[in-house]
Amino acid sequence: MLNLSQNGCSVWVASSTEGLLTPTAVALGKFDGVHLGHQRVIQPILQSAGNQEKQHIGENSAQSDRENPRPYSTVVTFDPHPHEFFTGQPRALLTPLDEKVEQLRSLGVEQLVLLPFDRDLSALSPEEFVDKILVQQLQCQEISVGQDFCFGKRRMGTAQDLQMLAGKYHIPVTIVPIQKDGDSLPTTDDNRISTSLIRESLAIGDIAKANRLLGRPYTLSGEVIAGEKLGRTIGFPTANIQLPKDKFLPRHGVYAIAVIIHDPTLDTLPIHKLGVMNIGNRPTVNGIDTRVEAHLLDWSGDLYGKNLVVQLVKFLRPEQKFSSLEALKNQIQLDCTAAQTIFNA
Ligand SMILES: Cc1cc2nc3c(=O)[nH]c(=O)nc-3n(C[C@H](O)[C@H](O)[C@H](O)COP(=O)(O)O)c2cc1C
Ligand SMILES: Nc1ncnc2c1ncn2[C@@H]1O[C@H](COP(=O)(O)OP(=O)(O)OP(=O)(O)O)[C@@H](O)[C@H]1O
Repeated sequence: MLNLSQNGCSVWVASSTEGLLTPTAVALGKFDGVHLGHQRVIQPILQSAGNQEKQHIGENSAQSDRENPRPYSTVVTFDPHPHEFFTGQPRALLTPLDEKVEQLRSLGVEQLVLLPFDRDLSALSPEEFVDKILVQQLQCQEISVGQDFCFGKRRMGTAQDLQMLAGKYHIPVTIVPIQKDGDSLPTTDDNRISTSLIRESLAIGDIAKANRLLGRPYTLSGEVIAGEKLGRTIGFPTANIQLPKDKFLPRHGVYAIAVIIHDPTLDTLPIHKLGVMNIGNRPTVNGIDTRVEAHLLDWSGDLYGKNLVVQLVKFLRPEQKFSSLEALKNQIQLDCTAAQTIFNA
C-alpha cells in the first residue's frame, strides 16, 4: 500500500485487505505515542523476526525461506482511532501517522497494518477477530500484547482470552507485564505508562514526565511557513511551523527547545540548534488562531520550506498579553536567557 522510508530503512504500511506482507509476528494495540510501555510490547516481535533470520544463516537460506518463511515484525493498529469512531470527534494524536511510522522504523519494525476501524470490525467477537483477522488475513505466527489488552466486540476479550484462542491455532502469545513510571512514587495503577498519562502531562506542561514516559523528547514537526513577519521587527524572527492537523498540542505557552533542521531539497546533514518556542494565539498582537513559533538562538538565515523537528525540553511560562511590543521583546529576551541557563545546566 505505502512504503514510508527514511535513512534507507522503511516501514511497509498496509491495511488488512490491501498490500499485506505475510506471515507476521504481531504486536496489537493503538500505540499512539509509541511510549516505553508500547516499546516493551513491540520488543518480542522484533526478537521473533530477528531470531528466525539468525536460524537461516548457514542453511540454504532461499530454500529455508520458502519452507519456513520468516514472519514480518508487524504492529497492528486501528484507523481511525477507536475513540474517534465511537465519539465522532476527531482525536488529536501524540504521533500522527508519519511520526508513528518514523518511531516504529527506528525500533526496527518492518510493517504497520492499519485495520479499518468500522462497524464490522468493532462487531467482531474475540473468536472472530482471531480467526478472520489474525489467522486468515495476517497469517500470524506470534503475538505480543500488554497485560491489560482488550479486544473484540465491547472490548470483551482479555489478553488471557487471546492466549487461549490463539493457542488453538498453535500461535504463542506474549503477555507483557504493565510498565509503570518508576520515577513517580508511590507506584499505583495511576502510574501505568499510557498514552492518556502522557497527554495529561503535556496538557499541564510537565515535559520532563512526558519525555520520561515516552523514552524520548516529545516533538512537534513540520514545514516552516510564512507568518506576519512581525517577529523580525522586534529582533526575534520566528519560524512558524505547520503541524499535521491531528497533532496533539501541549499546554500553550513558552518552551525551551532543541531543534533539528532538515532541508528536504538538499542531501545535507541535519543541523542541530537550541531555541525558544511559543504555542498560542499571540494576544499582544491580537492574534486569533493558534500558532507554533520557534526562535532559534545563534541562527541567522532563511528557514522557509525547511522541515523542523522541535523537541520540547522545558515549559518556561504561560503566554501573556503585553501592553506593548517593547514589553514583549524584553520578555522574549528573558525567555532566551532562561532557556540558555537550562541548556548550560
Ligand atoms: C519565545 C517567544 C515568546 C512569546 N511570548 C508571547 C507572549 O507571551 N504573548 C504574545 O502575545 N506573544 C508571544 N509570542 C509571539 C509573538 O507575539 C510573535 O512571535 C510575534 O507576534 C511575531 O510573529 P510573526 O513574526 O510570526 O508575525 C512569543 C514568541 C516567542 C518566540
Ligand atoms: N504501560 C504498559 N505496559 C505494558 N503494556 C502496555 C502498556 N501500555 C500499553 N500497553 C500495551 O501496548 C499495546 C498498545 O497499547 P494501547 O495504545 O492500546 O494503550 P495505552 O498506551 O494504554 O493507551 P490509552 O492510554 O489510550 O489506553 C496494548 O497491547 C497494551 O496492552
